[in-house]
Amino acid sequence: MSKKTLANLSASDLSGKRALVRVDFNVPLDDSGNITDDTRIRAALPTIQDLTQKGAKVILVSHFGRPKGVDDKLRLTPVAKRLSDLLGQEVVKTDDSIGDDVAAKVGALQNGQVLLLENVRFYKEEEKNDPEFAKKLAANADLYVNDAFGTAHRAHASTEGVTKYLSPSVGGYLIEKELQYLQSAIADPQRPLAAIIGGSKVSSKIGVIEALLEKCDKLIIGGGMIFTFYKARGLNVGKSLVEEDKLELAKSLEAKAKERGVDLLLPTDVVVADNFAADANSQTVSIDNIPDGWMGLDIGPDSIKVFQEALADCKTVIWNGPMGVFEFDKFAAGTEAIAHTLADISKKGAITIIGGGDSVAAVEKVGLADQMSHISTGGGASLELLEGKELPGIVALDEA
Ligand SMILES: Nc1ncnc2c1ncn2[C@@H]1O[C@H](COP(=O)(O)OP(=O)(O)OP(=O)(O)O)[C@@H](O)[C@H]1O
Ligand SMILES: O=C(O)[C@H](O)COP(=O)(O)O
Repeated sequence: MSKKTLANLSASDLSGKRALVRVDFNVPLDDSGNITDDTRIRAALPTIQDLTQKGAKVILVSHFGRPKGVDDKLRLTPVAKRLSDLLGQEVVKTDDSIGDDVAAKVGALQNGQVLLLENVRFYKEEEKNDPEFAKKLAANADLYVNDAFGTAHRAHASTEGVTKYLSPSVGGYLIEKELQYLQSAIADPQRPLAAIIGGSKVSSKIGVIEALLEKCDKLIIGGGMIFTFYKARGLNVGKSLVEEDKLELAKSLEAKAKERGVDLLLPTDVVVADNFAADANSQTVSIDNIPDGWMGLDIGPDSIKVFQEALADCKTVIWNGPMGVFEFDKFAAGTEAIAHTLADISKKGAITIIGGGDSVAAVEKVGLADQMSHISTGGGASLELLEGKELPGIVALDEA
């Protein structure tokens, strides 16, 4: 990236220095408060370990959920425990993110020690990007590292405001890797480049489809949004999800693909259900044969074959959004088949990028996560990046 990164800082820049490190430890918890997926914590380890090895005093700051004021259920205590297990060293945890107690605990840190501040969103000033609050966060540190890719699309005090008070302000290794895949690999791709876009609604993916249409050779569309395209073509879609106010948009996206010579592939058959339920009755029909009263919940076997053939020669593939209602096993086959196809082409050297959100959950569910080139830790942030938007948490960093 054109921004300064941690790789640009040597041990002499870091030894004995207090580094404020923004991480995204917004991880899912079960009803008993146990962490169900620690991917985001693991993803921050290279940055944390590089800093500790170079003798920095590491002060981690993260949000957790969307609290309105202090909320005991959204304290970062379980995260500190998991991080400590992963690092194999004690992580000092504070009960606040600013103030005298924090200053005392930071003051007591030895080189190479790690401290985790309490959930920064307990202060409303965080999301307001309040300059006084940013100044207080910065007061305990000498330099700033942003490695919170999942929150880089937010202009908050700990992601953006704080850079005005700390120098240098650099990106961490996770941010660097996310940009390498979600930006560089697509800006200058090894071709053919395919984009696979799924999920429920076309309205939430307009920006990303339009941006990718400018770059890709093949655009594969699945998920609930296909029915808006079909209805726009005049097909009967039964009770399937349709956005009536996006019919013209669907037509214009198809026209744009044609104009740009992009091969736009929609499913040829679908699995329809008699209601939206895991145990619904189902049947596979061609797309011009959807019965009244039934709804499409997955792509069919013929579509899977067509998509697999289209992907076979691709050198770069970016995937965002499931092909069907993969949360129900009966309607997960399309999404799982795409995950397997990407794992196969990955083995043959293709770059496969999973752009956040539910497709990440789908790839993890089938145990293929480690076979992809890159799995983004950002949902909203990865979509905004793919749409070509600038992320405030990255814009604010020092130029390289
Ligand atoms: N045919 C369909 N009908 C209705 N819902 C569908 C259909 N296909 C997929 N979905 C639903 O779409 C949802 C995912 O859509 P969304 O647009 O949120 O995707 P995403 O971008 O991967 O996720 P996120 O919003 O977390 O980034 C899933 O919960 C899935 O069940
Ligand atoms: O989970 C996420 O997408 C990030 O942590 C950002 O969280 P937010 O949408 O609450 O800002």
